Amino acid sequence: MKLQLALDDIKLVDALVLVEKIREYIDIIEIGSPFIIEEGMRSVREFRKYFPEKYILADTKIMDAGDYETELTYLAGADYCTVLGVTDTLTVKGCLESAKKYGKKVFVDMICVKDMEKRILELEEIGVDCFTVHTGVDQQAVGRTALEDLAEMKKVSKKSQISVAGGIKESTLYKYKKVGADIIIVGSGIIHADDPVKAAKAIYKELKSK
Ligand SMILES: O=C([C@H](O)CO)[C@H](O)[C@H](O)COP(=O)(O)O
Repeated sequence: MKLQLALDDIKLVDALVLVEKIREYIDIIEIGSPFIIEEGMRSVREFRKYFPEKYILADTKIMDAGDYETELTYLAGADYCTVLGVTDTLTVKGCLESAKKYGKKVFVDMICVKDMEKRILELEEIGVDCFTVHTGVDQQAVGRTALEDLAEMKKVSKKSQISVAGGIKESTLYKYKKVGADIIIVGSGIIHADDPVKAAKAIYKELKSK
C-alpha cells in the first residue's frame, strides 16, 4: 500500500518544509484542491523541482475541458491529476486521451456519485483504471466515512488501482487497511497532527507492514 499525503490548507513554504521532513515516509505528494486554488500550478512546479523522485498528484477535480485541463497539470510536472466521476463521460474521455499522450495517469474521484456500481462499470468500459473513493470534508462533518464506498468499489472493480480519502488518520487506518486499497490518502491526519512527523512515520510503517 502507498501513502499519498494530501496538502490542502497549508502554505506553499510550510508545505515544502514539512514534506522535506517526512520525505522518506511519503510515496505520492498530492497538491490539494484548495492549495491549487491558492497557489496554482506553480505549486506543482515547485514540488517537481524539489522532490524529483516523488510521484505528484494535482487534485484538480476536473469537471469540464478534460483534455486541456489535464494537459496543464502534466506540463507543470504532475504524474497524476483528478477528474470528477459525476461529470460527463466525454470529459473523462478527454482526460484519458491527454494521459495517454503524455504517458501519465488520471484518477477518477467518485465523490457524490450516486450509483457507484453503474458508474464504475461505465468508466472502466472507456478505459479508466484509477479510481478514488472519497468522502469529502463536508460529508465527514455529518459523520460519513469512505469505508462502505470502498467496500463497494472493491467488490465491483477487479482491474483498477484504487485510492481512498476522507479523514483517515493513524487511529482509523486499520479499518481501511482491512478492506484494502492500493493507495491511502491522508491530509489533516498528518498536517494537523500534534506531531506531523511522528504521525507520517507511524502511518507509513503501518501501511508497509503485512
Ligand atoms: O480532496 C480532499 C478534499 O476534498 C479537500 O480538497 C482532501 O485532499 C482529502 O479529503 C484528504 O484530506 P483529509 O480528508 O483531510 O484526509
